Amino acid sequence: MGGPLAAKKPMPVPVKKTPVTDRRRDGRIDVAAAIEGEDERSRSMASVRRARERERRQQELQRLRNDGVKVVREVVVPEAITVQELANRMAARGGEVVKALFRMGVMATLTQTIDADTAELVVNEFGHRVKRVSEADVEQGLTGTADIDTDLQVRAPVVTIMGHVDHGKTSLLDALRKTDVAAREAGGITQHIGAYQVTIAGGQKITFLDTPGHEAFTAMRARGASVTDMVVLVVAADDGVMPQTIEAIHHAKAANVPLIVAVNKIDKQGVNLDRVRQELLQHEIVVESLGGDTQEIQVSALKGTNLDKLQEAILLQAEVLDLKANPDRAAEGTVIESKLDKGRGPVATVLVQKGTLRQGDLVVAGAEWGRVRAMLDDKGRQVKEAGPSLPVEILGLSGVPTAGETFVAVENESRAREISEYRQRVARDKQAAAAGAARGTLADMMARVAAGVQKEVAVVVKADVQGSAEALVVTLNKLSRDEVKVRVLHSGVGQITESDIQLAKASNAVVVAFNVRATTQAREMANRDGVDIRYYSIIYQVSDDVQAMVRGKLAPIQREKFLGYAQILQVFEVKRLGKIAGCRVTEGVVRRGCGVRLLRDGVVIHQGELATLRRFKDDVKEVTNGYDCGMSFANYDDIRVDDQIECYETETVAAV
Ligand SMILES: Nc1nc2c(ncn2[C@@H]2O[C@H](COP(=O)(O)OP(=O)(O)OP(=O)(O)O)[C@@H](O)[C@H]2O)c(=O)[nH]1
Repeated sequence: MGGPLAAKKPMPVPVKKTPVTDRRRDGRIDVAAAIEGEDERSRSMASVRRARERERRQQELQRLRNDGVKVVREVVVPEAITVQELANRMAARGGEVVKALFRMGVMATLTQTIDADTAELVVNEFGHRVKRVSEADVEQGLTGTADIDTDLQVRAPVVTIMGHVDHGKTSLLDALRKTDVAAREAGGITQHIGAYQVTIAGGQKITFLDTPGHEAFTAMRARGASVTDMVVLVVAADDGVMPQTIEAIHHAKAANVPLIVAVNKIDKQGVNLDRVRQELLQHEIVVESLGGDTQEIQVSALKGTNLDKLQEAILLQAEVLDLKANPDRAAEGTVIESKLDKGRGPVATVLVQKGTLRQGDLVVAGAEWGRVRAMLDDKGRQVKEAGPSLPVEILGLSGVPTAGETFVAVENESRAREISEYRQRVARDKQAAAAGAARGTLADMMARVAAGVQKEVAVVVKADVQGSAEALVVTLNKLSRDEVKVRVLHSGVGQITESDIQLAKASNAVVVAFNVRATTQAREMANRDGVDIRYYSIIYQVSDDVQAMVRGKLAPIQREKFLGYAQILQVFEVKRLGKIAGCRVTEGVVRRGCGVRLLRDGVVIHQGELATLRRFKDDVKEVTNGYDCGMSFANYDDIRVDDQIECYETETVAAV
């Protein structure tokens, strides 16, 4: 019996596992010890379970990680960003970003800058959300337009005046400038900086872009239309709608900018306003009196009639447009004009469009950057800050930015450098792409154009001011025909340098020099390499010449032959003769009766004829290199020490 009973004893199974110590020597089991052993066993099993659970959780976490379940960030992407910075913003490793770029076919190191589009692809690849913002927003740490919009304040409208040649744009701009009550307080001294702001009697302000009016300056007008809020279309009442009026209408329409018609010269006898309205109607400009919504104001720029009404119309239009900007943020805007000034270095007129620009701010304008050393308004006054819609001239940039490019105030130098380097790279790439196509020599080119083989005339344009450079580019581009295109490889401001010649040589281009000269090295290089530099001071002559090239045949042309250079060492005042320049001939020869150009920093200040050429008190025929002489110009005497005089003769060159 004992056997079965014994079998029913509690815990038969654990007995087997009970350690020897749990057994009595007599072979019977100690129950207390067995219970104790049970506790220990269950404890160890629980810890195993816990360890297993821990492991399971860890595996799950890893699996989740591997599945990419992670924090989705909103990554702020500016116009340009370094790979490292992008990685930081995504909280990712730099190497991973480099790898991702590599997979996308972009070879970039951590310090290299990539554009916003590439950055956006990377951000998407990493599963984050992209937020594209402007530089200023990033620098201010702003995260969305909502933040920017909270502090919007009314800003002055920016107006461009357009119209046909001689319809009175300049007269109207001048007349409007005179209505400025602020200028009167400042003593009425105004300076041309490419734009000006008037404060009218009620204290309201209007900004006018002071763009030139000739047809060839279409580019300036087009650029004006892109920063401008509205266009005042000047139509002379006695002349009506003309080709450039139509062009202006097209520009305004293309830029989606509203128009106000200013019918000018109403002081003239027998003008027919209905005719003007009907002509405008033909171009889909329906003025209010014909039931349309385009305001029409009749003015006389000459007599100053109805200028107040025109200003009211502008302000009314501004109200409709609800023009606002936040002045409390880093400044952003557009370069209106730019030049290299002898005493002041690079000077740019900028129109602030958002935020407030302050003296001392770090700005990137185009590919140039620098700290704003000084700011001047259109009255020539120093200003410490400039808010939205105010045009100011800024000093302190590293170089001359291109008109029409944007500027932005940034927080630190490294950011400024980053944006500037990126923009330079983009510009270089563009230039290289443009230069990469055409090859050959000029004579070959002309022959090939004539034979119908060459399909392109390449040109490098250098001009004294940005406005002229742009105007030339537009003029030249217009000369393209179906069979032969005109391609402007490069356009810039300032003297012709060796790099311009290099570019022209590589692409078999002609260098068009508009009111500028070549440096000595560039001239030598051009002679050596057979690059043709053509000097001009009138736009239509450029277009005539290039048009002839497009036809593959240059008419016999008056070509200049360079004679020599003289440096002005002293300036004397002589009775009856006016100012005489005491010079030393520094290169070549100077001849009596030759053509002369007065150059200041490689820019042509005056072009004319030599009136007198003397050595000591005697009139002489010519003076050669190394000798001193006295020179005076016919009908011109704004000469200064250090100016250079270029002497040339004109000769007729046979057709190519
Ligand atoms: N009678 C009259 N003549 C005017 C008026 N406004 C301008 N003019 C004259 O028209 C001519 C051309 O005027 P501008 O102001 O130079 O014309 P513009 O459109 O700026 O010309 P470009 O700069 O050459 O395109 C000048 O002789 C002016 O004196 C006006 O209201 N009445």
